[in-house]
Amino acid sequence: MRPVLSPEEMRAVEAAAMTSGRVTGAELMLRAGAGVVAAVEGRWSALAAGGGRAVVLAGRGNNGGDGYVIARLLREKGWSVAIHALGEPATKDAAAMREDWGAPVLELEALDGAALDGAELVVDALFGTGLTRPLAPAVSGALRLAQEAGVRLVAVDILSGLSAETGQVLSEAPFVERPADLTVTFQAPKLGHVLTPGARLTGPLEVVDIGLGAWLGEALEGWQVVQLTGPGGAQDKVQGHKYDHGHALVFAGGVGRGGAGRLAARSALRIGAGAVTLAPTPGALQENAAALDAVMLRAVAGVEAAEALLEDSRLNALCLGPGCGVARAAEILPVLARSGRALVLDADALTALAEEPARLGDAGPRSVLTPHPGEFARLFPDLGEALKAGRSKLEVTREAAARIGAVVLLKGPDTVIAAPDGRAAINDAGGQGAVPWLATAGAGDVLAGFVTGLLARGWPPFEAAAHATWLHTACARSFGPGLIAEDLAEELPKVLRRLASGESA
Ligand SMILES: NC(=O)C1=CN([C@@H]2O[C@H](COP(=O)(O)OP(=O)(O)OC[C@H]3O[C@@H](n4cnc5c(N)ncnc54)[C@H](OP(=O)(O)O)[C@@H]3O)[C@@H](O)[C@H]2O)[C@@H](O)CC1
Ligand SMILES: [K+]
Repeated sequence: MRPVLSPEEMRAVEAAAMTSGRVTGAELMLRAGAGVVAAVEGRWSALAAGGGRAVVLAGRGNNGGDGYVIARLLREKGWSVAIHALGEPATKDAAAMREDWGAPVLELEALDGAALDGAELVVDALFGTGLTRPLAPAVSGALRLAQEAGVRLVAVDILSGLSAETGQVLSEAPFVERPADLTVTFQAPKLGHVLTPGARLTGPLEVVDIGLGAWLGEALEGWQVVQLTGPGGAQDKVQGHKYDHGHALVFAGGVGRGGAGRLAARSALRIGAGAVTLAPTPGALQENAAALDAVMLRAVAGVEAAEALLEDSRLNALCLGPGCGVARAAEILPVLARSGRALVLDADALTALAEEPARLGDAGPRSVLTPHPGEFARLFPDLGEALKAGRSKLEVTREAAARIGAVVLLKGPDTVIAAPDGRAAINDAGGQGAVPWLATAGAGDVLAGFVTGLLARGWPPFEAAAHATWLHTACARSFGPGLIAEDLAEELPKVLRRLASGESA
């Protein structure tokens, strides 16, 4: 896990550093600019020799200030550099860097095909974390021109036009659809780099240390958002009896509707639950028996049978929803909510909950809800609307979690997992490590099973949801194209083995 910062948090870190008197804004800007040049040379070794042509697009704020530093450093390395600026620098530090550049600066409007002809590099230093409103067409037009000219586009801090807060595009005119060829950010990734569509448009992301590490922790006392980067220890299992690793109970539906529940059950077993029982309707017992071996079976007709089954105190994590049918989920949910067990609610159980929120009782603190955006909008209509209108996915998921008092896992290429206390994790699978083949029938049932399995192993809801999500993506990445839901859980042993031996997933 690594911290992901909002623009406001980044400003707080910067302010703490400057207040300490140990570093100035100008020094940070020089480090930022030098970091970008080093990152460019590191990525394209042929450019390190210098001597090429570069175009720097500079805004009026400190992002533009970084641009002036980059222009000067490239010139010192023998590059021929033209700067096209939005206007005179509006901050003290940027003005100082403009001064150090000491040569003429062209207007942004003067950027045309001829200006880009033969260039090897375009540096986008128009807007960074200070972007607060949509780009004017002249600005997005300049970026589009650079991309259409096929020149390498390097974004300083974040591609101009992306909100560092939400990852949404802020642009009056249609925005470039191609990712930057490189984005170089400072000290830590920002939310706009990991939330979609920002994650995709960011392209390869380099994080440059500009010496603010000492102030990260101090300024971010309340900081609570992380990007998931690993399995959180799921690959390690301590020695013990099977029931030391918990017993998961997955409810399934009726005749001909068992597939989703079976996928979830098998996934819970694969991720390390000591035992897993699947509970279909009595009529569907036979067909499930024909399809299962290690997963045990118990028929559950309705409320009474569910209550009787839950007298077995070893059953410690429950999953309701996949393939269950809304009526059955609605009937059984209150029993499970009263049972005191950890609970995963997916699919039909979410619809049943949307119909009647009181069905969750006081089980919130033990529960994980795993909606896709449609289910999310049914559960929280106003938040679903806000999401569609461009509000931050992180913020709406957090608000939903706080409202319902449970962990909410909102699926997507940028899955956000939020706890009622404000903690949140983002699983960025929309950018460089994208796994488009994960959008396949049944993948959600597997995720529900993974979460249930970790809950059975005794993991707290937030950690179980977050790391199950990371592993789910890791399995899809490991398997690759052609993936179907059945493959996910079967890929997990390979992924866990690699992680246990210290390799990457
Ligand atoms: N934090 C750090 O530690 C470090 C930060 N550094 C660098 O500073 C960058 C942040 O700089 P920044 O705060 O000056 O903001 P920036 O993005 O340059 O925008 C400038 C101004 O533009 C305005 N504006 C907004 N939207 C607009 C629009 N659509 N069209 C027109 N104008 C618009 C808005 O002002 P407003 O008009 O709202 O008053 C905004 O303030 C950061 O990304 C990084 O590159 C590094 O140097 C090293 C250390
Ligand atoms: K930028």
